[in-house]
Amino acid sequence: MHESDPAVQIAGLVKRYGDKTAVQGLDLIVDHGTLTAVLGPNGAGKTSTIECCEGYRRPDGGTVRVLGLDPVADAARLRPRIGVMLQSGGIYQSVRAMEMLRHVAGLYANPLNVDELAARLGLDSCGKTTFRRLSGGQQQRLSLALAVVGRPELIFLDEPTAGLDVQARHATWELIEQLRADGVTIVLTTHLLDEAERLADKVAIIDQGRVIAYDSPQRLADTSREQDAIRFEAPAGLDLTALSIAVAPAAKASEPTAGSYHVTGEITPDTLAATTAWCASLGLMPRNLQIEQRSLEDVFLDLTGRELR
Ligand SMILES: Nc1ncnc2c1ncn2[C@@H]1O[C@H](COP(=O)(O)OP(=O)(O)OP(=O)(O)O)[C@@H](O)[C@H]1O
Repeated sequence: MHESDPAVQIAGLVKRYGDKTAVQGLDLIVDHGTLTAVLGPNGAGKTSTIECCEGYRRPDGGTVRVLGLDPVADAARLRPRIGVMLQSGGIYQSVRAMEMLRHVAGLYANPLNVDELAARLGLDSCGKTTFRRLSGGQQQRLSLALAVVGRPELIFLDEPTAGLDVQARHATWELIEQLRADGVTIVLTTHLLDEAERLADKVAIIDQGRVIAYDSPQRLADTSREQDAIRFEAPAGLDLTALSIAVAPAAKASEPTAGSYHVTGEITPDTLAATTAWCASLGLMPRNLQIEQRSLEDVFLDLTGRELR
């Protein structure tokens, strides 16, 4: 493969289970060294797509190339170069945690330091415990450690922090950020908007087996900027003329209910300054002034008509 080829290239992917079409013509390109969060409601086709990339499922249509290779036909060449964290399973239940981590590290030429990695993920205290007896959160952190210990070029993580407590979630995010800073390409699925917002260079929103939006979290949120608002309270019946002129044409001012003022539209620092300057010109202190910005969550709701979970 050429360095300029994308790390992951999915074109027209179709995956069916009986008469159920889980993925229907999905396209996605992931560049080297980036972190892509695949976000979507339950059953959107995220896991099916990732499993086709990992070579665990054979596509029913379309093409998937990972590091320039076919994940099914070239599995033997691809496996040593990628790290995979599955949602469940794939781990021997009766092997002790640290033994497993050391064993897997030993399969790679240049693994991460096992003790450091275990300490970082809070696994050092459960080294002698078998996988079966680890708590759900510990099993998950061990799965993550196994996925990254070989220093893969590309890592697939299926809901890496689902069900983790706040502390473990932050430790996981820091590890993922470190890998990303080291130049590793990462594709993760998540239901968590804050996870996508914090970690991702690009967010792919998947719904009903297709990618319906793919951009940086910031740019996705910006696409619906016109619905931002400044809200505040002041004495009822003020003359809005000066404020309307100051915020036009990108925004407009209104008093939808007596004493409650809204400036809606594209809210920029200038719009905010014009609003407070108008208050100052009337000698007023606005009460409960709030800026409401569209979040990734609003964008998601707009696009899919659904909550994430
Ligand atoms: N092995 C299977 N057999 C039959 N149907 C399946 C199988 N795996 C997935 N499906 C169905 O395919 C659809 C997509 O599932 P998939 O797990 O890819 O979605 P997802 O976006 O990862 O969902 P979740 O967020 O719930 O994990 C769902 O309707 C699911 O029920």
